[in-house]
Amino acid sequence: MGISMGPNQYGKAEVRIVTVDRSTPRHSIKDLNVSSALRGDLDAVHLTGDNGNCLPTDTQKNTVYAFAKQEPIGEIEDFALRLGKHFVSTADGITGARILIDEYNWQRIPVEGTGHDHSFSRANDEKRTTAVTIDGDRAHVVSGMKDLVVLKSTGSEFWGYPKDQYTTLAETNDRILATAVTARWRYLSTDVDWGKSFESIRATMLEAFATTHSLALQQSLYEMGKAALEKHPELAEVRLSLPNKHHFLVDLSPFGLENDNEVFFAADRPYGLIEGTVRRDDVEDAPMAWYSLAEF
Ligand SMILES: O=c1[nH]c(=O)c2[nH]c(=O)[nH]c2[nH]1
Repeated sequence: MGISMGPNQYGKAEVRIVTVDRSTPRHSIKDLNVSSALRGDLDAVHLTGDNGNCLPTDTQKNTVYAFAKQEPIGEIEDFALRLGKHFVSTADGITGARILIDEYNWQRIPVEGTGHDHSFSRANDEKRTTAVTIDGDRAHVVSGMKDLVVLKSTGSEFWGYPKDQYTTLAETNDRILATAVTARWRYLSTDVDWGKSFESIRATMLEAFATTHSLALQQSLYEMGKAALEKHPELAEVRLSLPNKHHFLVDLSPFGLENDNEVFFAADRPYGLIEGTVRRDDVEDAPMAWYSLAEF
């Protein structure tokens, strides 16, 4: 029975880096979580511990810091592309790289109506994300967002589902629909205005969430992905992961009170988890694995 080394990658996970642009008194900051992973001719390090092709993860971390100093970070996609291309060109035997970046959402603190020059607040948990894959001389970009929490106080129903001996859920034609949107979209090329594309896709998906009269969170998922694809020819597909943040009607009858869809208990777990891909029929499947090996 033969045994061999299967797919592998290695790198530095979660390099937390904050940069301050001090070129004017009106500072701007970037707050990122960067993970790199390299692939290539790495059989020897696994089979015999020969580190000849193994660019240390410590060097990968240092490269993130040095690159941040040498040139403005810019859009996370551009920073990830620069890093990935560098790793593939700097070390013999490294032929591929995967750079993941999450960007935290800082905003200026308003003071007397305008944003302060050097004071910021982190508005919420929302993150902008990118996953860049370098495969030889090809580059692929999958960007997205994580943990964008949204809620509709009406315009959501759920009924008509199969019932068996374990069903207790009551059908409803008016419920709260809430979720934390995690979305990833795959670009067809790297010739993209990343910031503009991100803002528009985000706004488009939010608008679809708001305006879809939802008969199921699954339907909202599809409408959100479809709206993004219709408006953005630069996208091949959109993947969404939507936890159903259940809001249960509180029984106020013990107190002789009616509850006309006004008082809810917000449960944090368990939650439904609705996930899916919305794609264009006329494009090929992703030419690379989308995520780190640990995901999916
Ligand atoms: O939008 C929903 N989709 C489901 O699949 C589901 N299942 C459930 O219990 N509630 C809901 N809501």
